[in-house]
Amino acid sequence: MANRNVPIPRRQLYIGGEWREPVKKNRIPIINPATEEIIGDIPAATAEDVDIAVEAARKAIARDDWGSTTGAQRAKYLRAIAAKVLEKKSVLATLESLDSGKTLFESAADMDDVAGCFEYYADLAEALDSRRKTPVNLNSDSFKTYVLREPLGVVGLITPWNYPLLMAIWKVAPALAAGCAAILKPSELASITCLELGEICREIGLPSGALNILTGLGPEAGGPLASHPHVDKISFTGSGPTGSKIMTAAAQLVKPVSLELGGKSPIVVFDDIDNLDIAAEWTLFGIFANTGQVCSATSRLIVQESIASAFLDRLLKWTKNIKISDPLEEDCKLGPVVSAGQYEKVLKFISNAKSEGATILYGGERPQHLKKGYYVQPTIITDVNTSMEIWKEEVFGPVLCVKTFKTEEEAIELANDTKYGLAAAVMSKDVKRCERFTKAFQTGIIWINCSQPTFNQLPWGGKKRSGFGRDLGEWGLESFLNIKQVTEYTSAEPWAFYKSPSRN
Ligand SMILES: NC(=O)C1=CN([C@@H]2O[C@H](COP(=O)(O)OP(=O)(O)OC[C@H]3O[C@@H](n4cnc5c(N)ncnc54)[C@H](O)[C@@H]3O)[C@@H](O)[C@H]2O)C=CC1
Ligand SMILES: NCCCC(=O)O
Ligand code: NA
Repeated sequence: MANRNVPIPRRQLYIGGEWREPVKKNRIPIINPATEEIIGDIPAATAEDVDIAVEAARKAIARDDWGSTTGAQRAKYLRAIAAKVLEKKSVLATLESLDSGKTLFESAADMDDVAGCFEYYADLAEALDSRRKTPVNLNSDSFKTYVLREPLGVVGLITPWNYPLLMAIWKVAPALAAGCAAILKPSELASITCLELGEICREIGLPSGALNILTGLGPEAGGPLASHPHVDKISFTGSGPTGSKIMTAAAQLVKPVSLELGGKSPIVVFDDIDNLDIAAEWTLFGIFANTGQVCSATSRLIVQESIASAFLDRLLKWTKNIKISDPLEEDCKLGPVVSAGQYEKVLKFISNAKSEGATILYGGERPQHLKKGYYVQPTIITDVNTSMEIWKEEVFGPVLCVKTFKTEEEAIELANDTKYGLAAAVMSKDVKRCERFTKAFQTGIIWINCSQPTFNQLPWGGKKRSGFGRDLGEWGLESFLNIKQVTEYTSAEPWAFYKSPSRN
């Protein structure tokens, strides 16, 4: 067991390079979902603090030490942050697990990914210097033109609790690489590691105001950020209803938004797979990793009828083998869900599925050996039809629903039978069939013979009700840049559109 006595730092808001008490001095308790205990508290920002942070960010952009930096200079800051994250990895990972219930193994992997993401965008920041100014050849003697890539300005980053630091960094790293000044508003359910990022920025000497971190409640801290007239963009990851509110607020000011809003992603398993165990493990990973609290979780298994019984049998054997325990315990592979609210919500989805006539093939309850904490057994639900809530709605917990199919056409129809469009997976050894599914899936992310592997280089985002815009890759950087065209008249001749008064 890792050291659960890691002290929880008592931080303030991180604004303008300093720790600053919220104007209204309110704080929000931190709850460890594995024990249900209060283990500390975080500051609760309100509109007054948002104003101060926006002002600090605007000043950073106006100052040469941030606003006039080259990409190469910003890359040095990003690499210094990455190095500090790795230096503090063990403590950060433990804090992440204590706060969110994430298994220590996954928290540690997240910290590696956080550092890797900063490193990746450091490379892109350096490369931006040579792309900052791109000449455009018009084949004209009269005009010289070029395109500038500039930082978009002050950006608001509103992020969720499922990967508390990693989801923040998917936005913070490209925003800083682009040269924006950012205000990060993490989820009130898990903010500890995002506040520790403030300490890291202070330690490495990131110019003040380049990154500001405001913890607090959604409507009180995130709301004023989304509607602030001096915030140039909002990048959001979280639930559909909140995304919709943010877009509505931003629309009043024609403020650009990017929204990453989760899904109900399918995994389609064909009977030509060579190895049931390999497919079973990917199916498990697709829904039970991070206790199913993953926006791209493949929560609908669509399996070919001819192997359904054998495949479910194998899936059950793998599922029974998952160690469910305190997330800090060695080999824990399934921790609690993040909060009491999420626990109630997941159990309600399961009981609704039962009342609608579905069968709980496995799980569906609290594990008997865990008396405290927000634990839900890994759950597999069969006898599902397409009008049921469990087929249609995002659970955001360890709950897999299963349907069978006979033909490829039927599988495609079932896979796309959702309002969401984030991710989809297909398992088959038929290359042509996988190509057909790649084309047919109405999503932004396709996995072939796997589910969930995620890489910094690749765009992340969806279509339909899963939102729009892309995190990660070069697309993540572009989303924080303003594209400015510059057109210069280089001819010595008059323009001669109007009649010249000197010729009268
Ligand atoms: N797609 C994803 O990655 C995620 C999906 N979810 C889904 O959403 C459900 C609800 O979870 P929540 O934590 O309540 O998600 P949420 O979408 O309300 O929270 C995400 C972020 O938005 C902020 N926020 C909330 N209301 C806001 C407002 N009016 N204006 C500006 N910012 C606001 C929150 O403080 C948090 O930082 C979950 O049960 C799950 O189904 C939750 C987290 C992540
Ligand atoms: N593997 C990262 C998933 C990110 C997300 O839930 O948005
Ligand atoms: Na928490």
